[in-house]
Amino acid sequence: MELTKGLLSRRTIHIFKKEPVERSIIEKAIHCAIHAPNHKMTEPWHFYAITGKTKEKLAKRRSELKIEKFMDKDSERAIKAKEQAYTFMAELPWVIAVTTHRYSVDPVREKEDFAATACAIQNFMLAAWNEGVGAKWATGQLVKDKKAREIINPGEEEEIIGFLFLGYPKDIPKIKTRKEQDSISWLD
Ligand SMILES: Cc1cc2nc3c(=O)[nH]c(=O)nc-3n(C[C@H](O)[C@H](O)[C@H](O)COP(=O)(O)O)c2cc1C
Repeated sequence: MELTKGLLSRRTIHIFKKEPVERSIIEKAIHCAIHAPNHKMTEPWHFYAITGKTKEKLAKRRSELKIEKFMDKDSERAIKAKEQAYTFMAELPWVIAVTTHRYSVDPVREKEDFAATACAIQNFMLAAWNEGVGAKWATGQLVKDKKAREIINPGEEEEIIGFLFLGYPKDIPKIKTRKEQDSISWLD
């Protein structure tokens, strides 16, 4: 896929097919991800490619977090939402947790590293998209959750900055138009 065509057609995918995604596609996407720009070659990112039993554990935790939001946890609505939260993740071919290295003694470097990891995530999503694989970059409760962190077990200085839900898209949302005029000032 031509580069600009790929990046303009990429969409955040919310509904995925159950169809498996080959590990080689994940490897290729990570290879592209780690070629993102990063100041002083700190390579601050780490990708946890999650499938199988670990994904199941994470899906279970996701469903527990979902039900915590309900006042009446025994209501039909709450139970259904809990089940859906589990099933959605359990049926995904892959979940990728992305961490960035925290370097809190130097706030400038910490910001730069965060920016570099965000670039790496975009590279990852575009490389996957090139293979027809869609992704959703999700933040939310799971990112900060202690129990989810225990399941993934990243290093002490790693911060989880997102989960990428991954699979072949069942539906590709329409483009959300951007405010082009407001995004640029030409200085001559
Ligand atoms: C840092 C970051 C966090 C995001 N978190 C979520 C999320 O938790 N849930 C979600 O549905 N989308 C999330 N998104 C995706 C955005 O909602 C999406 O990129 C935006 O609506 C534009 O749509 P597009 O990606 O299809 O162009 C996130 C995107 C970024 C960059």
